[in-house]
Amino acid sequence: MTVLADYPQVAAGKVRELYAVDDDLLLFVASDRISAYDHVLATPIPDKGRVLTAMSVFWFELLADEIGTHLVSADDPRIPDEVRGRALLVRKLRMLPVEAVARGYLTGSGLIDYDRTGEVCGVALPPGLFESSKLPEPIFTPATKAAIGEHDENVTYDEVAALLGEEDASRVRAATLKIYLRAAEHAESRGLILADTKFEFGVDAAGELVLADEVLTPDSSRFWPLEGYEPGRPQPSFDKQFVRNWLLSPEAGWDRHGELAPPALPDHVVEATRLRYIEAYERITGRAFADWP
Ligand SMILES: N#Cc1c(N)ncnc1-c1cnn(Cc2cccc(F)c2)c1
Repeated sequence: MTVLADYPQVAAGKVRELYAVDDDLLLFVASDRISAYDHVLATPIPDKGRVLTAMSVFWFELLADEIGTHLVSADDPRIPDEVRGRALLVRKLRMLPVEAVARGYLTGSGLIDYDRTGEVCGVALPPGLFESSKLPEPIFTPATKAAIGEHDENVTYDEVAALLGEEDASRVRAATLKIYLRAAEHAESRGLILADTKFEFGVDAAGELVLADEVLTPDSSRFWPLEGYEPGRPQPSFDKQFVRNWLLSPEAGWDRHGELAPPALPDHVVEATRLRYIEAYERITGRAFADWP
């Protein structure tokens, strides 16, 4: 029987880890950790890792007719029982060092760049847009991965071309926008706005562009409820709003701009958030989470 300790860890993020299974395969593990306001919270959300893994699998399957993916299996004897359901066996790729972001709406760092320059990542936008505006069409707004604890840096397409070469930059942009459109259309049909999302791509031994990492999860994307959408103000995060609201409430007694780590979450916030993740999965996929894996 394999245990996770059998596999050397090759990477660790705030809420996920990557292990080497053999020369060609990796184990992508999602934890129950949740981050908010750039902090990894002390309180895990039970089932978060399993829900987000199930969500990635759904999207990999839906997008398989658009692009190859690194997914090998979610149910394989090489996946240790202790992480089954929140771990994916994936094929090892030559990863492209760019965060491939698509935006259909203006918010976050894109809004900051737009307010300052009228552009996002060198893409000029019409005047008069504001918080949560829907963009005339989705845009490719890449970023370079920042060091741990830093924010990714928005870069222009030309900078991506200088980094990857013109061919890879061009096919990353095309794939990013094509997949975003397909996913946004599906999400909207389920009553959710996919405001933006971040993909990571690799290249396989045959030179094919392959969709990697996690895809279209609430950790890599901004999902907003379609009902109540109103440009001109920040939209509620479909999955993290209960956590954000509580952390900023007098009850939490926490200063998001201070030096202190956020306090532990109360049980009712944990459970409400767990249920939101499950609701997001079931709305997007039409599948019962109880059936996973
Ligand atoms: N996915 C994927 C992947 C692949 N299929 N082949 C080769 N490398 C990667 C790979 C390397 N780093 N990351 C980011 C990452 C993911 C998960 C946890 C972390 F800590 C960090 C992805």
